[in-house]
Amino acid sequence: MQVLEPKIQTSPAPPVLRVRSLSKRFGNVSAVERVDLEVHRGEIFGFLGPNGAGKTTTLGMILGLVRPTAGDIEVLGQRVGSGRTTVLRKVGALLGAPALYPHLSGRTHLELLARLQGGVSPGRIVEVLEWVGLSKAAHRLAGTYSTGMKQRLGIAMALLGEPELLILDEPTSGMDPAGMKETRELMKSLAASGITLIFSSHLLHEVEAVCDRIAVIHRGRLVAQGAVQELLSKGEGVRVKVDAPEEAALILSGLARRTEIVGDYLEVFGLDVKEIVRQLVAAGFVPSEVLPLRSDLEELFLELTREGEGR
Ligand SMILES: Nc1ncnc2c1ncn2[C@@H]1O[C@H](COP(=O)(O)OP(=O)(O)OP(=O)(O)O)[C@@H](O)[C@H]1O
Repeated sequence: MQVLEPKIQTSPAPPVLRVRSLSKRFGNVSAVERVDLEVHRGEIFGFLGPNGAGKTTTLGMILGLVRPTAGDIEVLGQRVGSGRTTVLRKVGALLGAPALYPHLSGRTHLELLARLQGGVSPGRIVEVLEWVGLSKAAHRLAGTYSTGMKQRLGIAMALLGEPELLILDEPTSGMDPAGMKETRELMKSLAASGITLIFSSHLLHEVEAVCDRIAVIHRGRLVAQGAVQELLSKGEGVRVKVDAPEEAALILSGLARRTEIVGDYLEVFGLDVKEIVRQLVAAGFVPSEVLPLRSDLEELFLELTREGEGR
């Protein structure tokens, strides 16, 4: 006799954030146009776009600070924007530079905020200070902090309520390279502890360094979304200058995934650069130039930022 096992229906956890067809108009300006986003638990999600692309407006709508013209937002499975949105208590955020009192210490900022928020254990203050690397500087006045330290205090304040999702708008803005690196390391350690992170940036290399997935926004519209490696690896190849590119292409045709002649150049995809050079030289073609080709994402982003410069 066949025994039928009862099927246990386990519905997958809802995404931490789901945004559908989100739009915002300010008078005649269409700041955000039908943007869709999906962010999963434990991810570091980068929101990339040149200045004025619509990043801050989108993050503001997610946080219930800006009223959308149209569209739906769900945070941890609950709709944002309809009545009291208790789910936003599980979201920590830092938009822009933190508003600090220069004559109060880092610790006092956290103590005052803890009193305002309520329900924060004294141990939590020690914990968040430790996390952001401000334990030793906790008693110093915030006015004496560097830009990076101020930002880290802002992040500590956003972490006080034990958020499941942390949203940071341009967290490395105005920092020197060392501060940027520290902030990136902090974001990685927060994600490793289970917090989902969304942050915006106008720097491709920054999102590339820390994100699992990214969305690229330009003039209010989403132009790309996906896993960073997927977006970066598309079109990965090498451009080689040789005297007879058509003949050189024949040498590599069985080895490379694809070859293409572009003007005087031969573009080779899916073959290691050393192997390309080795094969060409062995066949008597000595390349006078060998250049890595930019990924589609880099091309796209350079195009967007070049356009952005003129705005
Ligand atoms: N309150 C507002 N009133 C009118 N227009 C606005 C308002 N807020 C934003 N905008 C416009 O909406 C567009 C998107 O701005 P937003 O600040 O969201 O972009 P961003 O990608 O965050 O850029 P940045 O990195 O420069 O902050 C811009 O054209 C901006 O001028």
